Amino acid sequence: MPQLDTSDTAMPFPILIGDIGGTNARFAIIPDAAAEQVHFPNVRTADFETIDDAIRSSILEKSSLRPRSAILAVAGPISRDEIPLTNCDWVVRPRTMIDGLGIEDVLVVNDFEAQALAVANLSDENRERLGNASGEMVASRVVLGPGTGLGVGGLVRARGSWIPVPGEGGHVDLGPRTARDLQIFPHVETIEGRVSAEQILCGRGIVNLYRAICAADGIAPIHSDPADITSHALAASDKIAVETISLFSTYLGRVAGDMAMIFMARGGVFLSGGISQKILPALKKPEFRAAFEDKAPHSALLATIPTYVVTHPLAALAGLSSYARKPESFGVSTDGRRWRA
Ligand SMILES: Nc1ncnc2c1ncn2[C@@H]1O[C@H](COP(=O)(O)OP(=O)(O)OP(=O)(O)O)[C@@H](O)[C@H]1O
Repeated sequence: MPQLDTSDTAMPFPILIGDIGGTNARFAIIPDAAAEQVHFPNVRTADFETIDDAIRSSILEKSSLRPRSAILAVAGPISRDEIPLTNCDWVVRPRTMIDGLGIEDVLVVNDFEAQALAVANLSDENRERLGNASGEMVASRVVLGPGTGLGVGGLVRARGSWIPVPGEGGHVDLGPRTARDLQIFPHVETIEGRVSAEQILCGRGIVNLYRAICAADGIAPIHSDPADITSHALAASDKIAVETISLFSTYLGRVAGDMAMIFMARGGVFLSGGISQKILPALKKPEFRAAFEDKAPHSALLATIPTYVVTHPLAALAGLSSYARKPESFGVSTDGRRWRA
């Protein structure tokens, strides 16, 4: 019978790593600590009833490598033996995986923890800098990812290692600051009366913000898809769309600056998630960085902290790979989320 195991011993190679999103799951196998990893085509979660079926048909039947262990990054909290995924029907059952797939050792982590692991070592070609602050301080970092929701992960530098901190930072309050904000915020759709950051800083949040601006100005909204709003904003072909993405950049900068202060992230703040890459030209305009630094009495501190958009196409997998190869460099907790045969 597979058991929960809190030990920090390295996982045995070959290691299957997986980033399980709502729509897509991405997998790779690392044959050993020094070898190149073997990538597999993206798996659409809707194409398979269970994650075990997907691993069996898309990985095990396509490779002669037999993974002895697996590290999986999933959206949502990991609190039990059955881990339901946010935004898809799969349930990760590590005990069943061990019994049915011949894997001896399974570790499940949060998707933003994996993103955080990735930014410990992200080369220049896998990131785009926003603003002028630069530097490679070996110091705490933060990742924020606007996508289907708003994910946040900290990466604390302590005792010579990198410690990922999964949290629910996307649900902090976001408040009005300027006269224009005060016109718009009463029209932002709330969650139980609250404007959390995720009410604005994600795909549906873009639409929420766009509608709030329309309501503030007494204009009928014409867009209902976030991609339409961003494309009109980037093409400067719709005034309200332009303001939506300008304010989105401001609010993202505001929350990113808050996270930088909370974690004292002198090592940098990294924007991941599908939306950051898609609106990169807008994030390079002054609004994001101005809001990031607008943090009296700590503006001078924030001005020294670099900010980046992560452009690595498989950042979470890269993070899992760094950890799998060199677990001793990271303080990843295994409490309640590592199962062994
Ligand atoms: N061009 C775009 N501009 C703004 N938002 C977009 C654009 N294209 C897609 N979106 C929105 O981005 C969100 C999806 O984000 P993302 O691509 O980061 O997926 P995800 O949350 O990481 O999920 P998965 O891991 O399953 O791909 C959706 O809300 C979608 O409507």
